[in-house]
Amino acid sequence: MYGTFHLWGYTFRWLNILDVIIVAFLIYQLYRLLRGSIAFNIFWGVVVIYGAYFVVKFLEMPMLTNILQNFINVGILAIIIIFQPEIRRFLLMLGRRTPFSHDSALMRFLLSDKLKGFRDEEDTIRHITMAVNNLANTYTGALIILTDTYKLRFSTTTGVPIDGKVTARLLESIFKKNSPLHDGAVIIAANRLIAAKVVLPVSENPDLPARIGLRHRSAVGVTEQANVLAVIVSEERGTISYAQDGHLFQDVSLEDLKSKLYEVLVEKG
Ligand SMILES: Nc1ncnc2c1ncn2[C@@H]1O[C@H](COP(=O)(O)OP(=O)(O)OP(=O)(O)O)[C@@H](O)[C@H]1O
Repeated sequence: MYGTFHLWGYTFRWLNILDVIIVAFLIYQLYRLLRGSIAFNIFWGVVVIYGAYFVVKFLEMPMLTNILQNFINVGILAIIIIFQPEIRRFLLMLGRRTPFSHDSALMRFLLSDKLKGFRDEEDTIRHITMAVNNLANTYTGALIILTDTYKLRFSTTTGVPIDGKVTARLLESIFKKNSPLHDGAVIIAANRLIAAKVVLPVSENPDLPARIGLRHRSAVGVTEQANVLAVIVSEERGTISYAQDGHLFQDVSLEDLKSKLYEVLVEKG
């Protein structure tokens, strides 16, 4: 038959090979995503149950097959609930790799009229770096989230709407210790400071350094759930860090931060 080949007396279709490659790719992506998190142990638990199910089915042990089959049926629902943040990150990661994702070369080409002028982005970068430098020098804690969507879920449920031009003065006055808005995060989208005092989801990644507190953990947390950059100024140490894609980059220089902001706001703009 067309599209088939023979190996060790069996007939295979080329689509079977494709099937295996796609499944292997998805499992590898899942492994990369879960590596180092508590969910990784649960993932292994699920693999063991699936393995056991196929073994007892192969050995034709009806009762165990039945029990495991029922367990797996209910398990699918349990997995969706347990792995909800991971599934969200997984879909986000897959979405980013499609030709229509915002990061893709195709979309950058199609949106290339944006490259005509990045004056607003450059202004935003200048004001953010100026504010971050001053905040770090004065040991003033700050948390700034840069996103390209206004609909960041966390800003709509908590926080104080502002919708102002991003200026160093505004950022510094928000994070001043006696300001009523200094707690929580500021959200910047499309060169507008859209909200302050926003409460973010806190990361539960056990691999994060034990000494970091809630400011840094929530910066990582938001980047695990949304495609954003989180900039942190430590109140305790006066240092600058940023989080992206669930990873924390600590104690970066102002120059590093500036390049990262260019990468996120201009190059990927
Ligand atoms: N879920 C959250 N979302 C946004 N901001 C938060 C959240 N939890 C805490 N924060 C902010 O972090 C501050 C507390 O920071 P904490 O000292 O625990 O963290 P840290 O990472 O050690 O930071 P620092 O180095 O500045 O001390 C709070 O006052 C608040 O402004």
